[in-house]
Amino acid sequence: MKGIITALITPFNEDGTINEEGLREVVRYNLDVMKVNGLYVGGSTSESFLMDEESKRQLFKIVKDEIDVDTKLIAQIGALNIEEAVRLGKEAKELGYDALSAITPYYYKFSFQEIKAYYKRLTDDTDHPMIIYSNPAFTGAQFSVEDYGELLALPNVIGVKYTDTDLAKLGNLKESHPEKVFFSGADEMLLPFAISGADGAIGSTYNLLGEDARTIYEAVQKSDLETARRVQSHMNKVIDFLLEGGVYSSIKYVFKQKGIDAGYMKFPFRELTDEEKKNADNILEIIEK
Ligand SMILES: CC(=O)N[C@@H]([C@@H](O)[C@H](O)[C@H](O)CO)[C@@H](O)CC(=O)C(=O)O
Repeated sequence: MKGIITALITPFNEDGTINEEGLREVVRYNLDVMKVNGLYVGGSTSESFLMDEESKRQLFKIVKDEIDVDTKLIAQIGALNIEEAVRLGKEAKELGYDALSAITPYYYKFSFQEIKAYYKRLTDDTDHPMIIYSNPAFTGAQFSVEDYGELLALPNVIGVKYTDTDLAKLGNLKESHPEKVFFSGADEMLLPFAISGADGAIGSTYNLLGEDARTIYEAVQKSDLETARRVQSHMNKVIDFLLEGGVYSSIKYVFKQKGIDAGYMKFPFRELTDEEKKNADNILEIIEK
């Protein structure tokens, strides 16, 4: 499991239910236009931490049903409630998802041993490949190389979605665990991540910039750093604009500009203001440059 994996957005209706038609269009765009190597479903970008269990189940089903090309599917089933996470993990496995992923349990300041016990139970009960979703900035859970080593030693754990900026640690991890996969979680830093040994990247902006991301990743594999630097610089200009109004709502707005109904945000996330929409109008132009 390598390469560029889009963290899929979830189009919602105004009442907070999933906009199925819009979701299918967004999946198609990722498969047919961005041609990414995989989809990461139910992560931060999917706004899944705002969704109830039934909606997450529906999300996994619709995305899987829309897949008709060879692409990797990862279901982010992490939830504070372990029983819910296990139920969703078993169902995603049944649906044919290639791997599961789970955010480190958050809000309460869990010890490392408690976090390890969480993944041990989740991976034992689901018995399916698991990618640890590590996002220290959002969860407060920070791991040493040794801590990561203990998590990676758990049966079924195949790798880490490394949403951290410590590239020295990433390089150290890849060197100590060459058989595991490590994915970049910061799209702005895809180039340095790829150089530091990341096996690929999982990110929100790949919904719109997946082609650029593939160019960067493939250029690094061929040591063509000139191309990689040029394209990363272009990508980051677009990402700066996307971040202005909020990356998820900006992505949905740009999709709408392309004629794809990417729906609403999930409450309490707000929609773009008129001012932010005006700024976002530049994005389409820059993307297509
Ligand atoms: C917090 C967040 O959304 N981070 C994004 C990045 O792709 C991020 O949006 C991007 O680097 C722009 O800052 C991903 O790491 C999140 C992700 O992959 C997910 O949806 O789970």
